[in-house]
Amino acid sequence: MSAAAHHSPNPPILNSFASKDELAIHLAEFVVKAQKESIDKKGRFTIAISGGSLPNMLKGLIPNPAVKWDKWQVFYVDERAVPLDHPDSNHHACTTALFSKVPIPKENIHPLDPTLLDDLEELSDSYEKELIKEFAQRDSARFPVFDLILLGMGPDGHTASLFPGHELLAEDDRWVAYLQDSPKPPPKRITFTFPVINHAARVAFVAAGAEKIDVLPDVLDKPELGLPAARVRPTFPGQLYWFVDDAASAKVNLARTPFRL
Ligand SMILES: O=C1O[C@H](COP(=O)(O)O)[C@@H](O)[C@H](O)[C@H]1O
Repeated sequence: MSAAAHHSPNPPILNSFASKDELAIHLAEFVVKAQKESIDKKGRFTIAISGGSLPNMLKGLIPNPAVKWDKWQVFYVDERAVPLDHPDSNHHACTTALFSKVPIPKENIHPLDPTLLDDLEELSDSYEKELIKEFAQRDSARFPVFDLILLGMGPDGHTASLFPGHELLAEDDRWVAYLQDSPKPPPKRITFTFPVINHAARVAFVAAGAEKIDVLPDVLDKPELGLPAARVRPTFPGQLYWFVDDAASAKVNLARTPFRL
């Protein structure tokens, strides 16, 4: 095998489930397994979570005694520049759907600094510093290596707050960037950049519902279109997973993988 082939990204693993409920059950099993492997290896689990429809898909973690909440360090893949209790806040969505229902220590959750909402540059810089505190002293890598990043995907193919045609698609230096022109409201946001997403050990997309049916083949079967979600290709040996339901994957040609842990 050539050196280039050796370093190619692993092919994505596509899991498609009959219903959103089934997806949620298996997603929880997957997260718990990733958590166990990470804690066994290093005593902690670093996870970054998206907003939108994703927090509600994590309900399978709530009754699960295998989750070691005190070992989790939780960051947000992207966040809207709004107060932490605002209905548009991804932190608010995750708190409502999950964190208010489980015994996770408050200090293990890393929301944006709400005192900096009027200065997006400061806001993204401070979130980058929050990541540096967690990762830089432990890992000498150029970018943080999350144990797991959970992503969503909009019907336009955006992921995190990385939108089709946006200049942030080319950001290759910053860990956290900001935008004030998000085509999806609210316009002001901060977001992980592709290098951070693509350095994770595992990245899992969660996309369910018929509103994703047309974009999913564009991402999975025609990556050359360059939609933001198709630019997620974790650096070897990182692994990309897709957790979708059959309503979303009906038009996809890429082979499904039978779900296994
Ligand atoms: O605006 C956002 O949208 C994406 C996708 O949301 P979904 O509701 O279609 O799942 C989400 O992943 C991201 O975190 C959020 O800020």
